[in-house]
Amino acid sequence: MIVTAVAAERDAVTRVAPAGAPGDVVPLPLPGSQVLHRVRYASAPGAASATGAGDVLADVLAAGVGPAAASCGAATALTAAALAGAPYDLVVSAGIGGGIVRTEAAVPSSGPGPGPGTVVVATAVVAADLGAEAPDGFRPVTELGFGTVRHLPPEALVQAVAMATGALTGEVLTVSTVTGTAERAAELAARHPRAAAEAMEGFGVAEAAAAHGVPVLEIRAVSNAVGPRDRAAWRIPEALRALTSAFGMMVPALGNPASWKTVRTEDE
Ligand SMILES: O=C(O)c1cccc(C(=O)CC[C@H]2O[C@@H](n3cnc4c(=O)[nH]cnc43)[C@H](O)[C@@H]2O)c1
Repeated sequence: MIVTAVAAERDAVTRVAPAGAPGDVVPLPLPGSQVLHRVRYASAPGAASATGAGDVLADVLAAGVGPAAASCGAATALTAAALAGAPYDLVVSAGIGGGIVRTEAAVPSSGPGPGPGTVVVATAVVAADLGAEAPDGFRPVTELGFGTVRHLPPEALVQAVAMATGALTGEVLTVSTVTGTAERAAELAARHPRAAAEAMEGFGVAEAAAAHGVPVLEIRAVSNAVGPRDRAAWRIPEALRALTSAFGMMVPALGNPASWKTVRTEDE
């Protein structure tokens, strides 16, 4: 299953499947008001196989903006699939995101730093603002004795997808408020030296996936730089094109679900 925030992101990831034929997107209503879009990704880029062997079926959901909407949508779809006797093998949080521009923050597989159109695959899905403010700084919920603030996608899968797509790898932060000042950007970067991108849904999707014992992956195509707010500078069409291209390349790299099974979580 693939969870995006908005319909434009959902359509960007379904555009390549199968071979771009929109009529092959099957709508599947979930309990409540949301609708999954079921698509079949060809096993080789641009080539729909005659038999369908090796193709990957995916349900894609535009669940809304922010971690709560993402978690709610993902959990509903995961539960519906489990009750139907067809649980998902993998949950992917996908969409556009802000790039944290700092060269040591990410390990490039190829290409430049996380500028517009760069794709980032998360090595960790991190809740960056889940905690408490204190006079001496921010404390994550884990320091308060609660829950987790990190989910770790299967490492082999992260590397395989990054290789196949030419993406950067790095931590992806989940925030409820888009960073809009240089001060906040610097604070987040200092707290998360391995962060490559920021978005608003990954941790919510990862919490739902973990509750169902399903591995998670997060993929973000950079639309803007994290820093002082300048919405006019967001390169959304370029980011959506990069997302489409990444999904076209990553599906053959997914390999055998048996190799994804390790669900690791780690406290900060
Ligand atoms: O207006 C449009 O056409 C359009 C098309 C696709 C997506 C959008 C959004 O506004 C999506 C919001 C979504 O983007 C993520 N995002 C992007 N940049 C950042 C950022 O710097 N910090 C945090 N989140 C970011 C986020 O996941 C939102 O859900 C519009």
